[in-house]
Amino acid sequence: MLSPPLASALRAAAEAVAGVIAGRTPEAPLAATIPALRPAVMDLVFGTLRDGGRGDFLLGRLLARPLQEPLIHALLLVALFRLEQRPQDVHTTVDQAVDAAAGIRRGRLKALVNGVLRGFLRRRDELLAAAEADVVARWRHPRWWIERLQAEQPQAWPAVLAAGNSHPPMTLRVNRRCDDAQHYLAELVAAGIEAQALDAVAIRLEAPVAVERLPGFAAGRVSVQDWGAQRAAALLDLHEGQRVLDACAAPGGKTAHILETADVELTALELDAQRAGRVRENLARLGLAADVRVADCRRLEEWWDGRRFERILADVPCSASGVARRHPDIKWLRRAADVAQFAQTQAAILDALWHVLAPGGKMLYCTCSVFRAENVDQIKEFTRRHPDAARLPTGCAELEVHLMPGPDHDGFYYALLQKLA
Ligand SMILES: C[S@@+](CC[C@H](N)C(=O)[O-])C[C@H]1O[C@@H](n2cnc3c(N)ncnc32)[C@H](O)[C@@H]1O
Repeated sequence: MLSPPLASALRAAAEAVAGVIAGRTPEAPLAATIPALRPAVMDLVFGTLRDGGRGDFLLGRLLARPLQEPLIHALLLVALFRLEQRPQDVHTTVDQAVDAAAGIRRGRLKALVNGVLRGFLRRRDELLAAAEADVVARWRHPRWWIERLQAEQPQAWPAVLAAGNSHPPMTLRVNRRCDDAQHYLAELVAAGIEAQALDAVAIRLEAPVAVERLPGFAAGRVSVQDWGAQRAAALLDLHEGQRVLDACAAPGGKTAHILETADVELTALELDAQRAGRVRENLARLGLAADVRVADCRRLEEWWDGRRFERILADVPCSASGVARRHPDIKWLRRAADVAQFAQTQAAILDALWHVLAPGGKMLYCTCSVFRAENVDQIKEFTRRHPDAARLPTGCAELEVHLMPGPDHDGFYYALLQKLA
């Protein structure tokens, strides 16, 4: 007999969550989920991961001893999330979670699933109060992440963590070659999509919609891009005819924005061949052209023709701690030691790219991290190593843009460097 959809969704979500706990991203299991079930499964997986830390705390209180069955453990986490998300529907959730457990280990743990979930409902108030008093359960981030932020951002850390647990806004970038935000906004409103212009090209939607509903999306009139990410093109100070390098390009959001901003000669490098394909697809949709190459930007001998660039965007690989609310698996896949590892890679990329920047040229360093080692400290170290690097203002008198995740944008860091002639 076919399982009813909720039990199937709970089971599929449990598999993806168990994968994350074992160190794998949820992309593959989500892509393999049947399309009719995918939105419900994604909602359960993302919600459970966003709530991660709290679910584990609750299970710790509800189970006499740790479970040795990872899939049942994950199923309980997903079901606990749904009990909280849908208080009007608790009996269905319990029944369907028990049904989902019937297909795991020949149903031997059905009674345990039933008992744990009913135990939660009975002791809900007491357990949630205890969770509020536990730092990991309260802030739903790993302990190392919370402690690092507390040390680095003594004032802002609660807001940063709260934003990291929130639902991200959906923001558009209007292709300024065809339109402006005010004009496009009027079309959105006419199409029944509530939105607000943030500047001349950025529009924040009141609620996310499928891109197919956006007027002219397929024709390249608009792209989805966080407002924080939209800072790059303006900071680069682009002029027609410049030779520009986008050194870490995929999926190509900033590549496209650069080309929408000015007629430049753009080389876009990307280490991952599959992801380079996404840059090409995005540019094709927008009717833009760049020399897109699969290459490790650090290995100059493999891709550089000896001609220097007047502008370089170094949107380096990072912990992605500023965008964790879009990919809540990041919170649980990252380890404390990864930050130092990323910082080392970033330093190697910066050093290599400095060689290919023309004297007088500008390099924009960018991360979507909230941690100092990848941002402020990285650039401090870089300027110490390179006396021919001058830091340029990125706003009024500010030498860096440090956006923390909030209602309007994700967490981003920018620093602009000029090579002294
Ligand atoms: C933060 S993402 C870039 C996002 C992109 N700039 C955008 O706005 O859409 C970093 C990218 O750099 C790529 N990457 C990592 N190391 C690289 C390297 N050594 N050379 C070139 N690309 C690299 C990653 O595969 C990833 O796609």
